[in-house]
Amino acid sequence: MTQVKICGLSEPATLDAAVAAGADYVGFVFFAKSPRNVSLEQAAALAARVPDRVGRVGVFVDADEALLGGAIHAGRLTAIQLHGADPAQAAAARRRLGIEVWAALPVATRADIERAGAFRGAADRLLFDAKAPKGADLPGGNALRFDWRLLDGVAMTMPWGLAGGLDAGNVAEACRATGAPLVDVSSGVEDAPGIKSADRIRAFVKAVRER
Ligand SMILES: O=C(O)c1ccccc1NCC(=O)[C@H](O)[C@H](O)COP(=O)(O)O
Repeated sequence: MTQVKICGLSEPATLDAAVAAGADYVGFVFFAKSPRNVSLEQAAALAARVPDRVGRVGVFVDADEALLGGAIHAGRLTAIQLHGADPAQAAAARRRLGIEVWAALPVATRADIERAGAFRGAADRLLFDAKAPKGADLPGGNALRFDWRLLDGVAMTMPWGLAGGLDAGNVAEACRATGAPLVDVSSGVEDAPGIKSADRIRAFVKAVRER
């Protein structure tokens, strides 16, 4: 069964909607520039509402160890998702923090996909995500998709997931086209940047489950 991660949750009502809809993972963003940013206090309050069967993924951009450690504790995180990290940084974080590490791999060209092999043994999961345009404020959460055909014929040697511009209208096609074992969405379940919609979350999970 395709797993679903609903990312960038920051309000109890929409977090509860994601859990009730059957999300496998919920994501909390710890990046001050993001409209989805949560404080450690918010993360703790949100995480307390999440049953153990649902994974809790913290999203970070060039975070220092103090933030990573504080967030892992406060958010009862089961994994950290690193944006901008190279394989050595991912491996070091995994070794030092003893937590599952997801490495976000920004994709625009086939050459980007070819960087995947370097993360084998360094991260626990790769998340293929659309590369942000130059000068964008955020490395992820931009409602952009990449050309899924870039994944054609790529032999995946580690757990992975697909992100970038997914929504209830295109996620079934994305799953068919790529065979992704996990799909990750943020903007596609929002009414506006940072404002999650319970209806859109339910529609997204339903589209994945009923495809
Ligand atoms: O969502 C953010 O604000 C964010 C900020 C900084 C780094 C990563 C961020 N999001 C990462 C995610 O996991 C998103 O779910 C993923 O990029 C897909 O986003 P979207 O295209 O908006 O569905």
